[in-house]
Amino acid sequence: MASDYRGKNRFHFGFRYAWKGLKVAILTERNVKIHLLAMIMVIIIGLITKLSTVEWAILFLTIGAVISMEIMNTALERALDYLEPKKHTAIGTAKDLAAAAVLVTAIIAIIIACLIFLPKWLAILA
Ligand SMILES: Nc1ncnc2c1ncn2[C@@H]1O[C@H](COP(=O)(O)OP(=O)(O)OP(=O)(O)O)[C@@H](O)[C@H]1O
Repeated sequence: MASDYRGKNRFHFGFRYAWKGLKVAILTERNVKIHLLAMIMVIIIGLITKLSTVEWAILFLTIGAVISMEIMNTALERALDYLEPKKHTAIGTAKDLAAAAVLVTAIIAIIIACLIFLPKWLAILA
């Protein structure tokens, strides 16, 4: 019913659809599962390493960026598969570009993790 998505209910429905999307991403996308597992591992390592508030904030921003980018990539892939089920160069390039965005974010996340964790671990070892 179109009128459900109006006025006061708009926020409620927007959140419900977003939650539905999150469930689909977690249940059906292998890469999202891998990123969530990595997030749990990083949080455990962060707790052991005893990070500062700012370091936690940077880490969560980074994790959020990687997972969000992966979900956007999935959304694009699904839409493109629906719009053009056959092989097409433009579709391939669009998917490669979306995958590149995920890769760039993941590389930056690894660099940030190294910048946060390595000095602390080296200090423990020294
Ligand atoms: N319709 C298409 N036309 C041309 N090339 C495509 C098409 N679909 C996929 N490809 C190529 O295959 C690659 C993989 O696409 P696919 O949709 O299978 O994603 P994937 O790597 O399996 O993603 P994920 O593992 O995240 O689901 C794309 O990056 C693109 O290069």
